[in-house]
Amino acid sequence: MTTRPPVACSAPGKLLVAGEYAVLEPGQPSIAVSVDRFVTVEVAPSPGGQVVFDTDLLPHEVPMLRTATGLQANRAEDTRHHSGALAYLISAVEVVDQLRLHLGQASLPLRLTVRSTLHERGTKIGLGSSGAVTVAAIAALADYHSIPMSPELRFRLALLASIRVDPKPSGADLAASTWGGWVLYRAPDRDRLLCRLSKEGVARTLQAPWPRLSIRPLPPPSTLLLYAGWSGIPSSTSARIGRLSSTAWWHSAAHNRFLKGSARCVTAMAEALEKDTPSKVLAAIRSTRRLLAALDQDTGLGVFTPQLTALYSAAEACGGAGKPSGAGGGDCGIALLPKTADIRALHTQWAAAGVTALPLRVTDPVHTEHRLLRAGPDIAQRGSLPAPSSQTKESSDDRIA
Ligand SMILES: Nc1ncnc2c1ncn2[C@@H]1O[C@H](COP(=O)(O)OP(=O)(O)O)[C@@H](O)[C@H]1O
Ligand SMILES: C[C@@](O)(CCOP(=O)(O)OP(=O)(O)O)CC(=O)O
Repeated sequence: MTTRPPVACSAPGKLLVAGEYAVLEPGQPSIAVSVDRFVTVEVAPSPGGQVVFDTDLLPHEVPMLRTATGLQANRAEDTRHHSGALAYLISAVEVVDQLRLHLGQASLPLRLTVRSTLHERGTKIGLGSSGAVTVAAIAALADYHSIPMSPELRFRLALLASIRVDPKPSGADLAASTWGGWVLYRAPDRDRLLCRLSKEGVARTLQAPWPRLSIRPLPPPSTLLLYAGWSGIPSSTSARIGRLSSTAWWHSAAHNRFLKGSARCVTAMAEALEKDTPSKVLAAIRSTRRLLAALDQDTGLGVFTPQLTALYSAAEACGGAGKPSGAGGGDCGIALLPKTADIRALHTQWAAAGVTALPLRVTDPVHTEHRLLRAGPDIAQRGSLPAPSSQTKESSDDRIA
């Protein structure tokens, strides 16, 4: 049996700067950034011929067997991990297995070891751990099987693995974790992808057009710094999206107005970043926050908690702007402040309101790329899997990096 040297890949967590909830709609813009907390996945040979998972989310290893329908736990008590702690890892192994079969490669016994710094004292903080673990696992598995991939193919594979677990999330976290830095992201239609995936399989779905998907790197602001604060309360994004999509608001004209307003804020922010106009970046953060507050009022979703309100008020008092990052209701928020601002004052006000300042920095795109994968020829050059068609140009200036 072939054994290969272990491969380890890391992917960063993310914060959502603008466009949350609206980005769930295919083609709606959002801005996300990657941060310097990582999930690392090591793929190594497994002596027993099985697929063994060792993650810091579980106190013990979980061995699984490959079957015709996918991975199956050896022990009955481990089956619950399929929809819990191991859901994204299992899905990543299964989609890479399908691709490997398409490429005519034999199956390899695997051991996946996962270590993460995206939790705070064991609690989820909303830095996109599911996205980072999926991106890191796909990168490590592809590398281990010597399937070289462009960032776009890696992203696509990670999104397929992710929607098999839950098609609701937009994939903005996967885009930030894959490209790193500041990223302007528009999602494809995940329900359609899931449908195609079940009919046509991984390889064909990877190569098909993915309308509305668009990813574009943005320059960081040169005179503003991004800070993150943790509300101390974990929040389930999936549950919140589920609640929102079952409200009357979701099917109303107000939803359409929200989408238009959000697109205006995100576009204004992207333009302000590209022109490096800090006052306009801050103004766009404030407009995004007001839009979220209106959504909260219209739907009773509970986006703004007392901690998240205090977080942005302190940012304003210190000469910047702030907002919740992502779905809200807990997790974390962001503040953008001029480099000259008094950060100690911000942290003092946050501490008084029960907000924990997270010592994070935005990672830059090159750093992420180096951590993720060694350079190699695109999988398309191997002749067996053409590059994805370049339908992703929504407008003349949108492109996949
Ligand atoms: N260290 C890890 N090892 C394995 N899976 C992980 C790890 N961290 C996160 N995950 C996966 O992501 C899920 C959490 O996703 P989610 O609740 O959306 O949190 P987040 O907001 O951080 O993405 C976990 O149940 C697990 O399936
Ligand atoms: C609501 C959203 O648009 C943004 C959610 O961002 P979060 O940061 O809340 O996500 P998690 O990483 O799962 O905590 C949903 C989405 O885009 O999928």
